[in-house]
Amino acid sequence: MVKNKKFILVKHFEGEIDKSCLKLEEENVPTLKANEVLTEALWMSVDPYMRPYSAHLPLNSVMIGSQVAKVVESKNERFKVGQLVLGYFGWQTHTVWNPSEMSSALGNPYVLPDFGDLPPSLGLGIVGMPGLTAYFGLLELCDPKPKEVVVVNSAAGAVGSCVGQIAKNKGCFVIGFAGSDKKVKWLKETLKFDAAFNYKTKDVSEALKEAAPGGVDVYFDNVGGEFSSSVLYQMKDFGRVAVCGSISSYNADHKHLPKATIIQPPLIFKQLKMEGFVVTRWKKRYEEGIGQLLKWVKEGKLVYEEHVTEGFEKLPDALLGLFQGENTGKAVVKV
Ligand SMILES: NC(=O)C1=CN([C@@H]2O[C@H](COP(=O)(O)OP(=O)(O)OC[C@H]3O[C@@H](n4cnc5c(N)ncnc54)[C@H](OP(=O)(O)O)[C@@H]3O)[C@@H](O)[C@H]2O)C=CC1
Ligand SMILES: CCCCCCCCC/C=C/C=O
Repeated sequence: MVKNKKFILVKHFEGEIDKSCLKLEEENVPTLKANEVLTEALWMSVDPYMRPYSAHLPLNSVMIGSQVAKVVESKNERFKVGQLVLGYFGWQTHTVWNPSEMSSALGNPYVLPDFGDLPPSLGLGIVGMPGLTAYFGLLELCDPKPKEVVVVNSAAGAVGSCVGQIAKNKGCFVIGFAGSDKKVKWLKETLKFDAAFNYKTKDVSEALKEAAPGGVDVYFDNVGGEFSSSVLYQMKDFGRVAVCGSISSYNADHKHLPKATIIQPPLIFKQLKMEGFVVTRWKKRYEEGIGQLLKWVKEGKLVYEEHVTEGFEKLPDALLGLFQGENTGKAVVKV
């Protein structure tokens, strides 16, 4: 009998990720019925959204998340044994699913395109949801033009590293912020960012005055809070701001959110355009985005890094690691 290992959310997180909120369980995998598919997880994703989104997950549900999985049995002609599939199947090793009954809110499970020699785990990162977030968020909301100054934070992470590289490829002057000197070195030396700073040791406003004395045209925000107030006060007239993430506040109690300097003055007097988004807005264009991102990776125009944690049981540690800045590039778990 095939066994499924799964992590159940037994308590909602309060404050930092607490591993005791997740309980490992095992169960028998049921026999397939007509039209069903059985997949086995190979790679699992850990993402910051899991912290805010899990607050709405009913207790005792399988923890939310995406995975690259292999079809091991199929009674559905659309999915063949051996194919690699990207799906939001949650934190479990084996999933029995009916393609016609899946929720399409996040985008339906799909067969990965041919990655050639590239690892299939990229389907969770630069050629997956984080890459799509960078691609659509930057290009659709910020319309970066050559020579414009683009600022991105959490810049050495999955989304940020892709944003900075797409902006560089568009001919922009790119400034990244990250939380360690090692990450800053990677941004400058490997990803060829024009400037990069460790926000833990360098004041953000001072850094921008040095690197962009004329101001910032585009701000791709992954962090929020006071960091963002500092950047907004350094924007040029008609600057564009994509509000992608607010990781600095995800562990905060929503009744007592941290205070930050008000942002209305620069929004008004610099006539800024600021827009929040969720990547699923473009789910009908995922195929286009994935095709473009994969092409750029194959051409060497997008460089990737992965932070790999070994073992399904280590998923909670890997999730916690995101909030401790452990990862350079995309954090994934090898099952
Ligand atoms: N709107 C959308 O559709 C989407 C939004 N996102 C958002 O994009 C952002 C980046 O996600 P992703 O690339 O997957 O994750 P990352 O790979 O960037 O990993 C998270 C990183 O966040 C940084 N970080 C953690 N805590 C803090 C903090 N308190 N203050 C500042 N930085 C912190 C750490 O880097 P460091 O060492 O630099 O501090 C850490 O490595 C997140 O805010 C996420 O919610 C992601 C996907 C879709
Ligand atoms: C129930 C699973 C939720 C999956 C959400 C996937 C879209 C990511 C949007 C991210 C927003 C902020 O990080």
